[in-house]
Amino acid sequence: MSIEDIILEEDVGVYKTLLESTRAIPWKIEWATLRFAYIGPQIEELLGWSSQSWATVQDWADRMHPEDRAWVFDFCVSQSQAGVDHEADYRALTKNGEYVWIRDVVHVVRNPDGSPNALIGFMFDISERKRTEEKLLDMQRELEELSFKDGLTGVANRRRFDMVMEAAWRDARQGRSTLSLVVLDIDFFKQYNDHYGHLEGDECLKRVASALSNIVRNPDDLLCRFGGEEFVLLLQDTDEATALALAWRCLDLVEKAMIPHGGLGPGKRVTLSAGVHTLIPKEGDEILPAIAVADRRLYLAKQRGRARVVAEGGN
Ligand SMILES: Nc1nc2c(ncn2[C@@H]2O[C@H](COP(=O)(O)OP(=O)(O)OP(=O)(O)O)[C@@H](O)[C@H]2O)c(=O)[nH]1
Repeated sequence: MSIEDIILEEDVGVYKTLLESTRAIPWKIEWATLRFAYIGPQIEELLGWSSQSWATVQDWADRMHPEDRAWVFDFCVSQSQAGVDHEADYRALTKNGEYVWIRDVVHVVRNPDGSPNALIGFMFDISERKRTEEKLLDMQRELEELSFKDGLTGVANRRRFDMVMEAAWRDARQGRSTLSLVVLDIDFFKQYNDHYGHLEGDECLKRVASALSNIVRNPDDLLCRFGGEEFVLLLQDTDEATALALAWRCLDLVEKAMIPHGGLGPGKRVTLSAGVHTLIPKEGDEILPAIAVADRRLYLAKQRGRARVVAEGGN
């Protein structure tokens, strides 16, 4: 017994009722004329256009978001010509001018010679799914951003520094351009914590980071919290004289923030010390030793009395 024997003439009405009571919207297009032979009446509830108003594939294309129209149309036509079942997600225009995300699932009915005879399919309203997907993407972007930020101060963290530094290092080596590193460290921060407590210490770190944020000149500059009470300023395409001036400006910005340091006595303020290293990376040079050079200069600045900058030659 074949399927045709089972589906009796009177069952057609039953199938029609079933098709028209699903949330998915059934449709059929004759390939020879590119006209709709049928579209479920549910389309009116979803988009506002009556089923009678869907005459040709042009109506379908016209009621698509302009950004989706060309690729969806070309994709569906080429897949149909090749006799391949396919699906496409696009924004369909509603009668009141809004857009609804649709997933159109298309089956190609073929002639015995393989050429397309008709297209039949279902349109699904996937707006809710798209909204969820967009929310997830937003959350993913937010998480990614957070993973590159220092949780306390909001400036870039070590992870971000490592990533940007590697790219900057490569660019500087290839382009033979100068790269400067400024390592900055809060003076007598242990006394600060001892005097005010760790929580106030955290507040101080935030204020220092906020003052330092004003130093960034362009997207190629990166200020990061390197760890503890140490910050690093990465300056691409920047010579030593400029880096030295910027390092002094960092110290100045923090002094101007006037953060009291009671641990050092009345009227004392939080200060920074800095070490600067400028170089053009050569083949075989490595990043960590370059940071260590800046670190050694920072140590010299501390030894010489703090609240100062040391660059090459000990100046
Ligand atoms: N509140 C707070 N303190 C921190 C944090 N990270 C590191 N520290 C403190 O920073 C202090 C650093 O102390 P030291 O390395 O001795 O340096 P210092 O007291 O600043 O002295 P100099 O650098 O020589 O001027 C330590 O007491 C750490 O506990 C943090 O996230 N929050």
